[in-house]
Amino acid sequence: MTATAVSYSVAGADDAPVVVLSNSLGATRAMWDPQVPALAERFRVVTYDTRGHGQSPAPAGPYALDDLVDDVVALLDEVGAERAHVVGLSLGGMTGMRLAAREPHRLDRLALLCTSAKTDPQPFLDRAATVRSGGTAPLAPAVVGRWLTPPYAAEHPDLVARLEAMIAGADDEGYAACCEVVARMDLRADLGTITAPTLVISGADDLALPPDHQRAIADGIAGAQLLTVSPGAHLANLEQPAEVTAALLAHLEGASR
Ligand SMILES: O=C(O)CC1=CCC(=O)O1
Repeated sequence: MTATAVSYSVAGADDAPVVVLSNSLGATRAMWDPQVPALAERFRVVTYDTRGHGQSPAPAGPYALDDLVDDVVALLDEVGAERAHVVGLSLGGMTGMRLAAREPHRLDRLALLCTSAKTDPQPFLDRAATVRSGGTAPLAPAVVGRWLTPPYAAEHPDLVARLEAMIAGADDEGYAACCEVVARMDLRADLGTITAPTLVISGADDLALPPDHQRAIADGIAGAQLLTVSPGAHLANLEQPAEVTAALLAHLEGASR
């Protein structure tokens, strides 16, 4: 399949090293809003909406994880970046891992947040079927219920509303096809081939992809560093913006703890 030209934004100096931020299932590039200003002081920050999400096209499915990687490679070409750092959360992390294994010459450093190398497929296949019959909006409250810890969500009702709107705004078929990507992907054999310096971040309270998924990734990638933030659920970058941003900066600047 040909790559999809995704919708993207750029922040930071034109001559700075490029970092690409890849969103989770159901989110848009706006999920990185807490990180972009600080990263843009040091990097040329490229955020994009994964196909089927936000302002990106939703080509007819099925999609494979390699299609999402093709989209990132085309995005790198589009912004004129021979190489880049890649930061991905959940589905974005899966895309990052596959890119690292398949296109190592395009990648400098890798940061993987709240992601997995292998999930239980059935819940994602069930979710794809649910979305195809009823759309994304009805499942938004339950998904956002796993993105933030309950106390944080209770204190941030405007954020909860914005996140639910993001999910409701995803293309139904695009979202369903991305659910099937998550269900079908198996990156366990790729982990040992990844040579990019890698930081893995877990949310201690992540019920969607609990910390044992990230421990398995960190154990599988030679030299990977593992950081667990607490409290923090699936979108740990939103709940712990200062700690996550500082860890990303340290890692991408080559001074990972
Ligand atoms: O949407 C969820 O429940 C969790 C998730 C899996 C892959 C992803 O991007 O989010």
